[in-house]
Amino acid sequence: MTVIEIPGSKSVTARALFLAAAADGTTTLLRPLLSDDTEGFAEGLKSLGYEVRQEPGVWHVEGRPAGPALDDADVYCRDGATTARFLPTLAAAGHGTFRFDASPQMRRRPLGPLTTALRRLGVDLHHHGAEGHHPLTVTAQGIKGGTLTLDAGQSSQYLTALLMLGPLTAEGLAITVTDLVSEPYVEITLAMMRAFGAHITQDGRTYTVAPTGYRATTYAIEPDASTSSYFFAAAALDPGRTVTVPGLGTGALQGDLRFVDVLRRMGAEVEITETATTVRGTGTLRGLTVNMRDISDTMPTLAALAPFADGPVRIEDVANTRVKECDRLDACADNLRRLGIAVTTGPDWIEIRPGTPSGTGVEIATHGDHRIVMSFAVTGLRAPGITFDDPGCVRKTFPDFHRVFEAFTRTP
Ligand SMILES: O=C(O)C1=C[C@@H](OP(=O)(O)O)[C@@H](O)[C@H](O)C1
Ligand SMILES: C=C(OP(=O)(O)O)C(=O)O
Repeated sequence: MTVIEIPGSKSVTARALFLAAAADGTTTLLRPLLSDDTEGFAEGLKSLGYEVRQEPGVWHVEGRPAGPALDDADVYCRDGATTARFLPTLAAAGHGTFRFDASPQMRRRPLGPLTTALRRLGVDLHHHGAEGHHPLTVTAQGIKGGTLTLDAGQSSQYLTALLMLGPLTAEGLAITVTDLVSEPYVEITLAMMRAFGAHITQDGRTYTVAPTGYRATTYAIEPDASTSSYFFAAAALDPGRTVTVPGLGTGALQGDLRFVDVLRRMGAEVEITETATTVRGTGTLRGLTVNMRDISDTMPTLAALAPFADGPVRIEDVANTRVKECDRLDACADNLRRLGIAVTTGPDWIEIRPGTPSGTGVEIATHGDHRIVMSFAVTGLRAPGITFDDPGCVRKTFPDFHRVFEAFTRTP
């Protein structure tokens, strides 16, 4: 049995940083994720004048309920969509002029429904290039609150950002969503907001957030469930191999842990206790049709495992994976074809036929997408010779991935 210590959740770390910065008092974050996205988030907070003290395994954040300490600042969001969508929203609750920019990859990714909603709340927000994209300037003078209708069918992060803004408004915020993807990420948001003292009620598709502000706390970050998927998939591929991830149990916040249910349907043995999740490969890997709308960060993991199933694997309802770090449906299809696997795609689906991938001389086109690298590393277990054009892009969420994955594959 292999026990893998997985680094902290990117999504939980990003939310914890936002909530801690907005809270009254000093928050202590235990086991935050050290990666480009989360360090970029912390650096963004510092650019806005927040105090974040980073010690190994513990970060301390001095909360500022009134908003950024500076009234004029430039913030660079790197590749992180949580940073690029959450920080302008946090700044909007303060007072001042805040300029935001992001990497070329993140500039291409949309945030229009969020910035439109912020404008409706009275925020003076200006896009400098394409409408609905970075770079942008927020000129903020506090937010009264009110009611909003939001289309979060492209990204749940729009809703998460506005929900987290709610307690910082003068009169509260009611948000009605007309569409929503990645819904379990909203559950993470609600649970964490409550842990920082917020009051939210939900009536169908309407979320009502009271203007309570946030209370500082001590918050332990759970391991990243999406990162765990590569190790769980590797276990499912290998008869008799057992992988246990401690810290992800029945109380875990992250919906991506449901990836193990997909592996169970395919034939792996899965056990989730209060404190850990274990996957054991059985030698059976069945093809299936699966809707991954809720857990689409694990779509590339399944696509990369799919050739080894005994029948076609069809993944549906994942249109928004086309607006992630790259167009993940096209990237998965292209790379699987490079390995000699038959694949078809549609606007929101991909279907992968069983086959024997040949890795010799094949370079995977990563498009700078960490999940393409980590997913195809799983395929590489059975297709030796695979190389990556940009293996280092794993720094976004798991800088040490290659060392840890290699050590893992060398253990029996
Ligand atoms: O809120 C979050 O932390 C995230 C939400 C999801 O994005 P979408 O809602 O855009 O699908 C997920 O893919 C991303 O990695 C992290
Ligand atoms: C889509 C992802 O990241 P984000 O949207 O937070 O940049 C991801 O980590 O797979």
